Amino acid sequence: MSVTYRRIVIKIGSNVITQSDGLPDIARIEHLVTQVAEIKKQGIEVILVSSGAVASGRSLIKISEKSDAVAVRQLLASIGQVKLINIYAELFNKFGILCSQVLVTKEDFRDRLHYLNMRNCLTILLQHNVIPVINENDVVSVTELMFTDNDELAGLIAAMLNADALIVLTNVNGIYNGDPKLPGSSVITEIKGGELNFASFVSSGKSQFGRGGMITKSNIALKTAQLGIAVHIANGTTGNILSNVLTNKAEHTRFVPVKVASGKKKWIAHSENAAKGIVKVNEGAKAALTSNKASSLLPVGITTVLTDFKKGDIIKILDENDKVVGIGIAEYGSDKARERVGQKNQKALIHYDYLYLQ
Ligand SMILES: Nc1ncnc2c1ncn2[C@@H]1O[C@H](COP(=O)(O)OP(=O)(O)O)[C@@H](O)[C@H]1O
Ligand SMILES: N[C@@H](CCC(=O)OP(=O)(O)O)C(=O)O
Repeated sequence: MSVTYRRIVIKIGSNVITQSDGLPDIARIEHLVTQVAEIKKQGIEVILVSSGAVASGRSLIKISEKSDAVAVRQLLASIGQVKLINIYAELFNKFGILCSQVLVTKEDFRDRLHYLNMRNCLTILLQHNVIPVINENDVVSVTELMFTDNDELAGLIAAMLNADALIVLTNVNGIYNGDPKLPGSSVITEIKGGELNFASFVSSGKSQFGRGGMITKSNIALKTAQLGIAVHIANGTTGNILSNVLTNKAEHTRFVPVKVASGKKKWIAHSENAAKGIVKVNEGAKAALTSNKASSLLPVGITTVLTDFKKGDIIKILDENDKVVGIGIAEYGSDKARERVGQKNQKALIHYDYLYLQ
């Protein structure tokens, strides 16, 4: 195997490890665990993000059709996660590898304190040669505050841990330029930058047990690649897929990593939902921010301060058409920002080092 990665996040979709009758596909999980053990033997750190709790719970219990959908998700995830993690633990044990269960909610990433706490937790697991098996905690997550799906969570983890690559295993060979089931469609093998409008050829449909679908996967992959992390979307139902992706022998979609962003920028990139403030900028400011030159956001280009915020808060920058241009950390509060709107020679509201552009 010829790999140059030192740290990889591998996301395994529900469909990859669930049989059509809903039972966990133990043979497939075993095959994936065997490959992960092989990768780890080469000194590469691996973090798993595994879906499958709800699907695995479904195989264990009969539920009345009248039950509330959210409560059913909680029930299935609660019993299914036990089964899932036991399968992983038993299989990794055969290779003398310890794995651990890390269940998270979006709230665990809501501010820098929580973010760093989570990073410390994963770092100590890696330092002790443990393979973290991460999943969203569907049991206690509040529906409105959940990740779109585990692809979003995996992108966040890859950015947080400065991974070299994120491998997303799903049940198709990658992103197709049309419906994967139609004969004329083929896999797009390489995607660079934001050149494609995914919604024009990726349908919003999901596979049998999936949550987010391929559009979320594509958008997360793009965002992650923009942070300097290579993303591979590949078919986890095919043999030796991990080894074949790493040696570029398997047909799949690779998002070329664009640039290496600082740790702080990576956190900001995933903090849009935590944004407290919103400011609007004019076309000139937008052009300066999105040019190739590193530019900070200066008051001269700000037209309106739409909401209140304090120094250190995450704020969103909108263009004249209300499209998000970027996110960053405010150098001062909204009161001062309002006083300085449109003025020249004023201190930047967001310094370039704390600015993430969309
Ligand atoms: N253009 C496309 N290329 C690839 N897959 C697509 C495309 N459009 C829709 N899909 C669907 O997206 C599904 C994968 O997404 P999802 O159901 O979220 O999987 P997972 O459970 O692995 O997260 C595929 O099974 C496929 O049917
Ligand atoms: N946390 C859920 C996974 C939801 C999810 O994102 O699923 P998928 O689209 O298959 O990655 C579970 O374990 O069932």
